[in-house]
Amino acid sequence: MKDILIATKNKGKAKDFESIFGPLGYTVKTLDDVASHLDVEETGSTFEANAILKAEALANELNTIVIADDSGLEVDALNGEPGIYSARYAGEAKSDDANMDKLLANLDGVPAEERTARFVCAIALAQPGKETVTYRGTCEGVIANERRGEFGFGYDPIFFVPAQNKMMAELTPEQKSAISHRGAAIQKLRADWDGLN
Ligand SMILES: O=c1nc[nH]c2c1ncn2[C@H]1C[C@H](O)[C@@H](COP(=O)(O)OP(=O)(O)OP(=O)(O)O)O1
Ligand SMILES: [Mg+2]
Repeated sequence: MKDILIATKNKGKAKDFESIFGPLGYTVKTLDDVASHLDVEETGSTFEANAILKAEALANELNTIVIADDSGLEVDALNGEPGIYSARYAGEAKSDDANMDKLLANLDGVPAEERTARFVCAIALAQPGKETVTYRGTCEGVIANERRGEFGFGYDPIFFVPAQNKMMAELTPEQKSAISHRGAAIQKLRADWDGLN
């Protein structure tokens, strides 16, 4: 089995990567498997900068090829918030439930046509001795008024995808990856990745 190393502690993200790389014969390994002590501060001001920080920290630690993902939700009515702060929107506890509650409260009274938003995913590919490369994918949607669906993670239960007429959390991992920000970024990554492996 070939391994693919993702510098993440987020199990939901790891599952998204598995839905694409698993069928290609890869085993997805994460920080918990290889370097659980490593804690990288996300001090960058863009998704790309934070993805690079995470990927390079682990690549340097293990001297091997590493991928990292920094992602989040941009809500138009909130001037693009929570953006790169999506994980810590409601505090350092990084609770998905608290984050969704805060977002719904901040959008209270905002009509459907003004609740447009997008998921953004930046993936960084770090290789020892080479320049780190990034890939970006986005997915357009609308923030719903309440949660629906059991799949996925993060803000998926309140992110309505008009193209599917479903909440993101109502899509199976395979359906989500076919239309998601992460799926789009991974497709761009794969053009390079396949040349390396
Ligand atoms: O497909 C998604 N479906 C729902 N929510 C999502 C998605 N993609 C990102 N998100 C949200 C979750 C989290 O609030 C933030 C990511 O923050 P981000 O720092 O990149 O990840 P994280 O701290 O959970 O894990 P880690 O940094 O170890 O990879 O955006
Ligand atoms: Mg993070």
